[in-house]
Amino acid sequence: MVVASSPDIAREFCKTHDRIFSGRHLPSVYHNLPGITNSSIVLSPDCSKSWKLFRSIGQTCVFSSKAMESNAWIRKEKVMDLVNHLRTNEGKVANLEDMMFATLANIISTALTSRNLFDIHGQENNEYKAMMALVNEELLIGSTDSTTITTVWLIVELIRNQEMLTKVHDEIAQAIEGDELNEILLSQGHYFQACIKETLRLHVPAPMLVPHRALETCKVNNYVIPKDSMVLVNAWAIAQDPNYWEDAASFKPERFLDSKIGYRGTHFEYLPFGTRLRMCPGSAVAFKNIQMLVGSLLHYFDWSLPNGVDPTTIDTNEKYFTTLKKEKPLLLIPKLRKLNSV
Ligand code: HEM
Repeated sequence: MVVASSPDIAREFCKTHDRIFSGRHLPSVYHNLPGITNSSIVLSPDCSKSWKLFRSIGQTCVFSSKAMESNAWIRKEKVMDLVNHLRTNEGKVANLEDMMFATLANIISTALTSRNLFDIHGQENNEYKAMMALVNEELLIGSTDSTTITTVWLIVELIRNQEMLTKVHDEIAQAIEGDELNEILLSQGHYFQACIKETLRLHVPAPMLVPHRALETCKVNNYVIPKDSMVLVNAWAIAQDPNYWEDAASFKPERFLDSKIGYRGTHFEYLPFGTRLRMCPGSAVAFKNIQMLVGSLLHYFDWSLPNGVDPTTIDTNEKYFTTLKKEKPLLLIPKLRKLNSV
């Protein structure tokens, strides 16, 4: 096993030798299950024909800007389902993590399944069949899990930093059109965007990305990496590297305000979604979903901790098991905010 723990070494594996290290290292249980690995993007052992097909179907239905635009109504509807549920349960303790997970899973599953199974001539829609295969663990559970982790930490960081929360509220207020949150206007809120990026830096949901595999023997920095080695990119250590990040252990969204560093994997000091060939194809979807979901929860409600606990003392312990999440569930009490139009 090889671990890349600095931006320079990550660049060697993921850029200089991108193709060679684009294999997926799978737990042995999958080795005799070609049916599963051939109908998956994330579990595909290499960048095979079926991997390309699934990525392009995902691109058409979910990941592309066009798909995200046409799925905007789904985001709005599912988020408002949650807002309305919380409205009727105002003042009661809510397990926000579970509710956000359900909402995000509903957004993805509806985006994937709200299509015709047959075309008008009675032919089976093969693209749909292939897409149904995608409605499996990776798109529903895997992707929803990482997105939920980020929404949880974003809310935690904001409710314990009143000044930052006020800035985000101000930006959200600028994105209200009629009595609704407009997601195009919301995406123009630089501070809120910076908060999401900083959350993904300080709380990298997949600290080691997903294990890669060497497709052939290769020399990297004078070390011979044998074929089939497992290669991990320690995105967590990279995001904490003091050579690149000042006061790395603190939540400081301001660091992203005048920075060119984006989340698309072009800056090797910041790789929450990986980079290059096996990079997460859902990064933009995740960003949009987080923005809409957390933006709405902050716009419609004030949040407090049960038993009057001071938000600055909220528990921030983490637990690691392939993903890094908040150890204890996020339990908060919603109180409707006084809004002119609600
Ligand atoms: C904050 C949310 C998310 C984070 C942090 C995240 C992160 C990641 C990471 C680190 C990888 C592995 C990259 C590598 O192997 O180098 C990955 C792969 C993947 N992600 Fe995401 N992801 C998120 C949300 C999503 C969403 C919303 C979707 C789908 C709508 C998605 C779909 C996928 C797929 C299909 C792969 C496999 C790519 C491949 O193996 O070619 N992810 N993600």
